[in-house]
Amino acid sequence: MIVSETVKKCIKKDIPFAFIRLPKDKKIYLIKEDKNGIYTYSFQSFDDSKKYTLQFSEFIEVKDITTLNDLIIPLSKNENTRVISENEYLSLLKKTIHYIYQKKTDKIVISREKWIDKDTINPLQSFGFLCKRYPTSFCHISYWNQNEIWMGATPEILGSYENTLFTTMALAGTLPDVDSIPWENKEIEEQKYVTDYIGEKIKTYASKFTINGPETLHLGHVKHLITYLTAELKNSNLLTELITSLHPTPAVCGIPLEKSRNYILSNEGYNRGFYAGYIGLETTEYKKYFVNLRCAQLYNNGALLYVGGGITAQSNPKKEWMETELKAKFIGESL
Ligand SMILES: C=C(O[C@H]1C=CC=C(C(=O)O)[C@@H]1O)C(=O)O
Repeated sequence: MIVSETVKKCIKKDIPFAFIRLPKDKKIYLIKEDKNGIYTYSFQSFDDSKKYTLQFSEFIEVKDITTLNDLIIPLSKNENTRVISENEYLSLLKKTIHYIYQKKTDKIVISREKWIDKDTINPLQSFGFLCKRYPTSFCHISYWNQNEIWMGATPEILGSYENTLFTTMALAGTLPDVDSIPWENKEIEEQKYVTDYIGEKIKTYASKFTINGPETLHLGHVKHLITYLTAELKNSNLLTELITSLHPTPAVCGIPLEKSRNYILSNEGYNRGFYAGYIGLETTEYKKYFVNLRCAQLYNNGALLYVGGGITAQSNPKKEWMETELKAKFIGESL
């Protein structure tokens, strides 16, 4: 009761709120803006030009999300639903592979928007589906204002800090999640770039540094290679600097960083906004940051999904297109 009343009030006054579920946790919480709160929940855009922050004072537990299926979250209309076509995307991928061949970069992550027409979206029902389907992901539905409602189930942690221990992961390389398709050089190399890059960054800020992996992370539609990195921070004040220096990792941008970022911003042809940016959850006990992947913006005429993949000299454009189609199923199937 308290949950639905709180949400209704927030919607009426256009106050930001979010439903969140941490990885490997069963509990779903509602958090809502309270200017006196000392905890924060935030979205930072890919290009660092935009940030939304919600201060909150409590985690309101949602015992059974299905009881909220009738709670209406009003969605606005997306008037601009034109997105890149398959052929246009294949051309962009070919151009990118050519650019990489000229030895200007090792890897660039290319992405696109995918529009799904649907006028019957029930955000909380979809969020409930994501929480069940992806127990190891960070699932959220984040209401920033009537025109910006994001939903996602991201498997990627940018950084987590608790009891002086900093943990992160190098997540990259994607294949359909079936045993008969083995990891090949392309994925192994693509993921190693990320591990090496993150490892080097952490070393500057930490001691007692350990690396475990890579191993396979199974997510149903796709599997990824994942390496876990753990370290003691030299000083807790360094956390913000470390997170800022880690973003964007080569899992969402590329190597070398600046060339890849410039290439993305001038060639992708759309604004990533908060996709491939990061979501922060900061409390007095811990601070966690998630890369905003497998996400979408919700509207009353459909959903705008964001999907991408790492391109290297060994990439096959058609396979890369198929990979983004598979990634689109994360959100697509929940609608
Ligand atoms: C950029 C995305 O995924 C990243 C995370 C895991 C695997 C990836 C890959 O195989 O390309 C990407 O680096 C996305 O899901 O939109």
